[in-house]
Formats: sequence, structure tokens, C-alpha cells
Amino acid sequence: MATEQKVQIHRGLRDVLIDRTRSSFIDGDVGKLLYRGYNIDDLATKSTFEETIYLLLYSELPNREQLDAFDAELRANRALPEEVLSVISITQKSHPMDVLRTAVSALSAFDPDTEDNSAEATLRKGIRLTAQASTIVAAHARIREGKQPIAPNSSLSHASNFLYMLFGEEPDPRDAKLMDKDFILHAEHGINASSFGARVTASTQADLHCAVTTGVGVLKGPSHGGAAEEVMKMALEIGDESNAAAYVADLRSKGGRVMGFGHRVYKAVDPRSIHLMDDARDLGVRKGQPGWYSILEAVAKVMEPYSRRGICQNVDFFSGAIYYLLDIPEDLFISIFAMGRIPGWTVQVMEQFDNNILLRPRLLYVGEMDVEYVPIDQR
Ligand SMILES: CC(=O)SCCNC(=O)CCNC(=O)[C@H](O)C(C)(C)COP(=O)(O)OP(=O)(O)OC[C@H]1O[C@@H](n2cnc3c(N)ncnc32)[C@H](O)[C@@H]1OP(=O)(O)O
Ligand SMILES: O=C([O-])CC(=O)C(=O)O
Repeated sequence: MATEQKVQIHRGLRDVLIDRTRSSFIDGDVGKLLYRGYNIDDLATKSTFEETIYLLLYSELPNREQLDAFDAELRANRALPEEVLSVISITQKSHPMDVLRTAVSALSAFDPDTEDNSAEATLRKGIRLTAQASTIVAAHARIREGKQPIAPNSSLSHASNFLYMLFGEEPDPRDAKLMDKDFILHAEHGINASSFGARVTASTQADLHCAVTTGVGVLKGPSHGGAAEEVMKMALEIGDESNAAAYVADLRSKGGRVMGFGHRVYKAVDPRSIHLMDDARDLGVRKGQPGWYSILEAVAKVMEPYSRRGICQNVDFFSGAIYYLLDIPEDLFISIFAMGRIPGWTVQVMEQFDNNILLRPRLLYVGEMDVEYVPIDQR
């Protein structure tokens, strides 16, 4: 029998390598992130979401013809079945992530490839789910406000169409570009908790809809994708940069964590947050609301002693301010992360299928042994 003395427990699977990947590389000590070997800094500044997810899904950058065909496939798959719009309507009072999770699950009933786990079918489903997720999120945001959902506009890019379906008008191209970059930065990140959840699901040979449903559920928590929403709540509570130091001191004295700081892998600044930091600052100036960036900058300053200990700003620290400045309701922030991450979950699931092994770790039992069963009327 395993005992505390005989076994080593890897709580939280910290630093445990569970398999190989060719999808993304993270060097947490220096804050470096590559997708399929390409630096996130290049992709964020030179690529588009469509091109980046082609790279992730097909392992190479597309030529013009390949990208056009891929983009056309994404655009052609944005619409939702009426039945799924009804599911969104029925569940409209739930948190947007719960609605997204439920609608993704419901889409499995209408997908021609649902139970086909071949690489080709999984790719097709990943493309469809990426396209459909933005329609789910935008449709729900409108339905819950008593408005009609807006049909996707196939003349617009993925990011631009999302903002169009959310607000009912074609976005400022600068806002669409920001959204596009945000999706690129969220597209893939190795074996993070939600991708691990998706891979565990795939490891039982369940299909992509099951795995993405798992991924959405795991992402929702504030320790993972939910942090951006919490960061913005914190900024709103702080209210003014002059209050930042006292706020953080008070939070820490109660044992609270500063959301948007800390990461299991990054012990240096998350490279994605540097892009979002610059964007949050510039967007704040452009929208005439530079204060939110100033508050976050003040929090980051107070957190410098933590950063020196490896508790640095992560991707969620500035993303919430960007969404807020784009007038996106706070409870939609995690769903936007999920929309960007569907290609990442798809790639992780494809890798799992490609060389599958059931993901089934063990727990060390520390409870009582061989307890005598007493019938209920004798207890
Ligand atoms: C997209 C993403 O998922 S990025 C992460 C988003 N989540 C957040 O921003 C939430 C806030 N951050 C956190 O809760 C954590 O940093 C996590 C969950 C992300 C990572 O946690 P872990 O790798 O498990 O680190 P762990 O929880 O063991 O923390 C290590 C130490 O750093 C401290 N620490 C970690 N994060 C923070 C933080 N945000 N604020 C203050 N202290 C922190 C912990 O209190 C702990 O200190 P101790 O050793 O004195 O007890
Ligand atoms: O890698 C992680 O643990 C969390 C994260 O940053 C992500 O999923 O983008």
C-alpha cells in the first residue's frame, strides 16, 4: 500500500510534464511564448486571428489562397441553428460562461461530425466551434437585454463581426484590430487548467464538443479565465490611482490575492500582458478615459516587490480594462477569453487523440480503513 513515506505527491501537478506538444512553448523564466515556434510578439503585431489559428490548426503559416479558403470556411460557419438560439434564450439569466458551455454542448446535436474523432473531423468541428462561439456570446448578450440577436455579417473579419453582432454597428477598425490581437494572445497556452480538462475528456475518447464543453467550464474560475473580470472589479473599487497602495495593503492583510498577478509557469512578466498593457493605455487615451490604465499601473507599481519574487502580471491584468473601454459588459470578459481559446483546445485535443493515453492519475488515500458498517437504525 502507498504511504506518505513511500510516494511523492505532486499536488496541483506543479511542474509535472504529462506529454509532449508541438503546439506552444512557454519559457516562464524569461516570459517567452511561441505558437508552433513563432514568437507571440510577431504574431500579435503582424498576424491576424484567422492566420494565427490556421498556424495552430495546420502547423504552418498559410499562403494567401489557403488563408482565404480558411477564412471563408470560418465565415460560412458563424450562424447558429434556431434550436441553439432557443437554448440561449431559455438559459439567458445564467452567467455568459454557463450559457456558452450549454450552447456548445447543445451544438453537438446539430454537428454532422459530432462523434467522429478523426483528425479531419476534429479540425472541421474546431473551425465550426470557433466561428459559432462568437455568435453564441453576442446573441446571448443581446437576448438578455430583450434585443434581437444580430445575424453574422460575412463581409467582416472574425473580430470585427463579433463586435458588430454585439453592438449592432460595424466597429471602428482600431477597436476591431484590438479585439483581433486579444484573440491571438489568448489562442493557445499549453497544458493550462482548461486545456488539461479538455485533454482529460479527450483521453477517454469522448469527442471535441465534450472537450470544449469541459474547457469552458474549467476556464470560468477566477484562478484561471475569470481573473480579468475580477481585475476590472478591483479597478472600479479602487476608483483612483491614489487609492491603489492602500487597497492592495488592505487586501493582502486579509490574505487576499491581487487578481491578474501570479502564474503557475511565468515567473517573469507574461509576454501577452505587455501587449495588452500598451493597448489598454492607448485605448484609454483614445476613449478619453485614461484613469483605468493609471489605476492598474499604480497597482502594478505597488506589486513590484511581489514581481521581484516571481509573482508578476499575467494576461488577465490588462485585458479587462480593454474590454471595459470597448463597452463590453464585465461578465462577458471570460467568454471572450474562451472564444479565443477554442483553437487551442482543439489543437490540444488533436494532439491527445494522435497519441492517446487515458489521463488517470492517482490519489493517496489518507482516510480510515476497514470501518465496520453499522445498519442505519443502530447508529
Ligand atoms: C489566464 C490565467 O489563468 S492566468 C492566471 C489568472 N489568475 C489570477 O490572476 C488569479 C490570481 N493569481 C493566483 O491565484 C495564482 O497566482 C495562480 C492560481 C494563478 C497560480 O497559483 P500557483 O502557481 O498555484 O501558486 P500558489 O497559489 O502556490 O502561490 C505561490 C505564492 O504566491 C502567492 N501569490 C500567488 N498569486 C498571488 C497574487 N495574485 N497575489 C498575491 N500573492 C500571490 C501565494 O499567496 C503564495 O504565497 P505563499 O507561498 O506565501 O503562500
Ligand atoms: O497557462 C496557464 O496556466 C494559464 C494561462 O495563462 C492561460 O491559459 O492562458
